[in-house]
Amino acid sequence: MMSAILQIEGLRKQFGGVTALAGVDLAIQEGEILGVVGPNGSGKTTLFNVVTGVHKPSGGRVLWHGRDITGLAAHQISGVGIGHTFQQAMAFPGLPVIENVRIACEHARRSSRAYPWTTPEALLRFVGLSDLAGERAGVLPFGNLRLLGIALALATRPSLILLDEPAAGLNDKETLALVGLVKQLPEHGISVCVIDHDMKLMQMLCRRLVVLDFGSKIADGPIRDVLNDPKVLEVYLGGVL
Ligand SMILES: Nc1ncnc2c1ncn2[C@@H]1O[C@H](COP(=O)(O)OP(=O)(O)OP(=O)(O)O)[C@@H](O)[C@H]1O
Repeated sequence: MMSAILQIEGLRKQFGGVTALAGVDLAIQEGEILGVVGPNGSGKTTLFNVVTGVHKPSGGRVLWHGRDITGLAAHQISGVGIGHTFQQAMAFPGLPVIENVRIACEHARRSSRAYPWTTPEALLRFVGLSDLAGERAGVLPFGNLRLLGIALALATRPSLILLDEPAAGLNDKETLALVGLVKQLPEHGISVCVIDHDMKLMQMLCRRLVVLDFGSKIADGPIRDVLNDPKVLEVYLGGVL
């Protein structure tokens, strides 16, 4: 049976007069790949930023295995086992790829759980960047930089990873490689929540899909049902569906 690892209850975030999250309820189950979509400005990134401790919520709660982690600092959130990648790939551009991963590994949380990638080399092998280990991160093409971003996030030993538009800017071949990689994560005990605009990507990755619109959740269920939901069709009318 699946059980919720992350439970979000009535989450609100106000930026001055802008309501970015208007009271969102959301559960992420152990072992799943959950997709979150929504039009520009619907609150997807804010949701991640609040969960990962970048922003403090204006209201509501975030529970991790039942424990209240609302408003903890980013390093504490990372410490409980919630990792994430950024829309802009982040790395030390002047350092070799392998050094970037090594530095991230040094910040890995202590965890009693067996972890499949015990060295920086193993992480690079997993994301397919072994051949580029000695290159400076700053010279990597965009697609490879995204893969490095995933290696850096995995280095912290998360049991949930939040991916923010992981396929933005990737070509079809790179996207397929990314999908292949992400789909393996649950087998390694890592649940996934991915936000993106790209419905094709979501269809490849997820069984369950959540749709945000103006900071509210308007659909949540098996992807096929959600994509046929009249409320969702209305939001995307003439758009990507
Ligand atoms: N730091 C901030 N300060 C002020 N307003 C913000 C901030 N971050 C987000 N917002 C506002 O909150 C709302 C939700 O933005 P958010 O970036 O979460 O949406 P999104 O769904 O991720 O959009 P996109 O798909 O364009 O990335 C928008 O109206 C945005 O302008």
